[in-house]
Amino acid sequence: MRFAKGHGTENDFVILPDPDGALDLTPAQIAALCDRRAGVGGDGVLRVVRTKALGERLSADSAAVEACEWFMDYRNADGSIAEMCGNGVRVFARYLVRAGLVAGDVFEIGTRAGVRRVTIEDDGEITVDMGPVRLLGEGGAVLAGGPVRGARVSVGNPHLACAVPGPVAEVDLSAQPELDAAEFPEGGNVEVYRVLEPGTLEMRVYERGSGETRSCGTGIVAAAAAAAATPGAPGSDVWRVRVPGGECVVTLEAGTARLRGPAVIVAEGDVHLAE
Ligand SMILES: N[C@@H](CCC[C@H](N)C(=O)O)C(=O)O
Repeated sequence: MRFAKGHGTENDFVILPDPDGALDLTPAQIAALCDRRAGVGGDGVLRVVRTKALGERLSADSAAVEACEWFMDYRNADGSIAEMCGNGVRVFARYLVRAGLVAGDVFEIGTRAGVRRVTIEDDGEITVDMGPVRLLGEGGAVLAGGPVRGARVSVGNPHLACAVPGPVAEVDLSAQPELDAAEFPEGGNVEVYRVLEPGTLEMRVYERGSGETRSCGTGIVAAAAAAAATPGAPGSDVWRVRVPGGECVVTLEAGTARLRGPAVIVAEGDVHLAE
């Protein structure tokens, strides 16, 4: 079957065009595609499917999502389903444009977290209206044996954004963080971030279902929202967020956010799906 490979700040995805919803992918097939040695390799899969062919009951804004022609069916590298992917939706948008599946520079994409409006900027970067960003209070995790506290943030999917005192490069993210099941019944993504100067922060992330990745768009938004809401911290509505794979810009606005960053298609070809 045809595939493409793309990334947004090195958060990378296998893109599967499936306009008519013919694919019924198992978690094992997703994991095989994302395997970096035996497969194409990726942090997740973006299935490009017409919303009307999705065949799935949607919870968020279902009427609005159903009005979108294209739906981003996002899966983590372990095959689990996630509501939203901020880097993925930019890469998805880039794929739609490149494949001639959308017209114009502004269009909407359906996701499990609701409709996401994307804008192709003049410089080629892509801005996504990320929808509601909800600060849900404090939460905790155990990271490499040590407790950390942070802000629980929903960006359609669940995050724990933890400010750390030193360089994020020094944080041990080699093991899956342990989250409190009462605070994160569906699991979650854990970000560690440090404000470098007002409006600029650095961040690393351990993603639910994918492990440590080089970037996470929803995590970038969560970290910016947590930093902006920290009492006594230099407030800013616009945040440059540096991650191992590059940089994105978040604009916070009345409980929502816009995320701007690059999105690149690097390859197209044929792949055999595991049985
Ligand atoms: N990398 C993504 C987030 C993907 C989903 C996440 N792992 C989850 O399970 O919630 C992003 O760029 O936002």
